[in-house]
Amino acid sequence: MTLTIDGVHAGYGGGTVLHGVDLVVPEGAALAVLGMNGAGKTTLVHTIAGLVKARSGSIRLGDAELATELAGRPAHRIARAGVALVPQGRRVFASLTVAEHLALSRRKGDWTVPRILELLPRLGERLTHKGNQLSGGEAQMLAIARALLTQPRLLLLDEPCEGLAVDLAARVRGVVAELTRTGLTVLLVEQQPEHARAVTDRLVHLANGVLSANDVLSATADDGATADDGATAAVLPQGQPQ
Ligand SMILES: Nc1ncnc2c1ncn2[C@@H]1O[C@H](COP(=O)(O)OP(=O)(O)OP(=O)(O)O)[C@@H](O)[C@H]1O
Repeated sequence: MTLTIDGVHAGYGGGTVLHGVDLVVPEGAALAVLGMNGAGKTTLVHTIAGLVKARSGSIRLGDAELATELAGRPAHRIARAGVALVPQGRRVFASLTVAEHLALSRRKGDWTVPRILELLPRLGERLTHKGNQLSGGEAQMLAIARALLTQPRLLLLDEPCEGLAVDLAARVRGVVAELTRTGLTVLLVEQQPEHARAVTDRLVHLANGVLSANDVLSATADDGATADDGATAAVLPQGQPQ
């Protein structure tokens, strides 16, 4: 489902972190939001998921007049509308087994446990292991599995490769890239442009709570890749400086 964000402001207490974010992720596309520590990436995905309240602006899921307004709804209703978050740091339960995590997250739909285990076979070998017995990569796979079992229409991933060894990070990127080919709409938050590029060529940059495509385009040109990224233009709504 298409995600359309218009003029979203959000923050904590007296401080504002997101200063009027506009963004479109077309149905079935993957978009990566890049940014340094503290840029507001987590705040953005938490605002979409309803964990941080949007102070103004609109966050719509779906197409045109059929879209559902998410801003202002509580997190559980946003989840029910089809938004799943794979949080930074995984957040799996230490005392629950992999099988228990999967059973707790499961809702009826296309993503069944056998399909998940086909995508993430390592989890199948760890079904009786508890959360605190998993490696970082296994815990990340479990966090992704849990999100998929809620049958999302929009998947939010907050730095899924953070803290993983190079080979595990590559495996996680491969899984996310595979997910983008299933037609799921994906919003990925990343610090490392090369991690993001392994998944999608739609990249935007968040700095001090403001989104732009400019930095990414010039960074892309600098490292020799093509800067002719029509996809980037497509994700920033008309009127956004390019
Ligand atoms: N719960 C909170 N209460 C107050 N301020 C917060 C809270 N969470 C984040 N912030 C502040 O909001 C700003 C943006 O933080 P956020 O976590 O969204 O950035 P980020 O881009 O995800 O960074 P990182 O890559 O380090 O996770 C930072 O200045 C941070 O200190």
